[in-house]
Amino acid sequence: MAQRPNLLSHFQNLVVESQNRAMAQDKYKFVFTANEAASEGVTEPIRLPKLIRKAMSLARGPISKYKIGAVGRASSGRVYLGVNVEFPGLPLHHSIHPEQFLVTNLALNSEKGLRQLAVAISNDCIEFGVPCGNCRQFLLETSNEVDIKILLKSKHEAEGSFGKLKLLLPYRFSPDDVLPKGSPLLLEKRDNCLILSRSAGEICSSDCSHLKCKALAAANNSFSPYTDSPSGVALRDEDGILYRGWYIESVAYSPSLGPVQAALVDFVARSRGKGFDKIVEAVLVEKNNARVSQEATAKMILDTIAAPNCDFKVFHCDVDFQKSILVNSDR
Ligand SMILES: O=c1ccn([C@H]2C[C@H](O)[C@@H](CO)O2)c(=O)[nH]1
Ligand SMILES: [Zn+2]
Repeated sequence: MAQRPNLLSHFQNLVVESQNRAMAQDKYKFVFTANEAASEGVTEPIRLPKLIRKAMSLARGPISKYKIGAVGRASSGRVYLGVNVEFPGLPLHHSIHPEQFLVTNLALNSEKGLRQLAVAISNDCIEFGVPCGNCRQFLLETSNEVDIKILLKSKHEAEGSFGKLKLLLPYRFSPDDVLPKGSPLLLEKRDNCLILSRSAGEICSSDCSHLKCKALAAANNSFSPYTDSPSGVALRDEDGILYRGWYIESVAYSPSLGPVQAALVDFVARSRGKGFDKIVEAVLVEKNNARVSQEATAKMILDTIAAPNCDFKVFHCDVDFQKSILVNSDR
């Protein structure tokens, strides 16, 4: 008989432990299926704020101490979180805003469009806001930007309402002003038809875990229609987990997001709270003599934030013209 309470409490401890583990796993979640979002209270777009506290808790703002979160619903019905990310030791323009984070994560997850977006800052209470000018401009690059709706909600309103992005940026310099009609925009399928240059050594044909192959695959998704300088970055952390991201350009140039930042979006979204100093290996793939080269900036960022002995390599790529003719004739 004396054993029983012990057994019971042992069992209870196991249950509590596994519940805690599940909660800890949830804590770092950046992507929710429609069902998962509904179980968090996001049963319809106007309820996106139900996930805003979670988003803000994941912010990485060691310089400003600001915790800014974004919650967005993609056209697939999945719900994504975005956060502000700051890098101590680096110039401030390398920081990532939550809306940029969110759109980059949509691209990394092959989403086709953003539908609704809520943004908030945590002061004493939660205050909903709207994307800054830079992010409004960045959002214009997505293929369905005319469908994007932003939550407009003052402190005194219980629910608020959605307003179109066009309402926030009525006089715009948009991709349509520069790109030929029908050019694929951000979040549309792309293949830059890049292959590693001969100097990059052995090239794998199947899916492998070489960082250079991951970075090449990333560069093939890169959105660089204004300068034709696609690039991709792959990272490895000390536990061997890989992350990748690609350069995303803006027609207004300065809102563009570099390939290291894009890979860091993947890192923040999937590393379960690890610090950037856990990154031990990095590869950048870009064109030789690219009009916009990322090499010096990538090295500078990684030298500042990654593990002190982080190995950084650059491989060059070229366009596979035969493939490019095939891909473009399909369009
Ligand atoms: O509209 C804004 C203004 C600021 N920030 C972030 C950037 C930085 O991390 C911190 C301080 O500006 O807040 C945003 O995300 N959106
Ligand atoms: Zn912004």
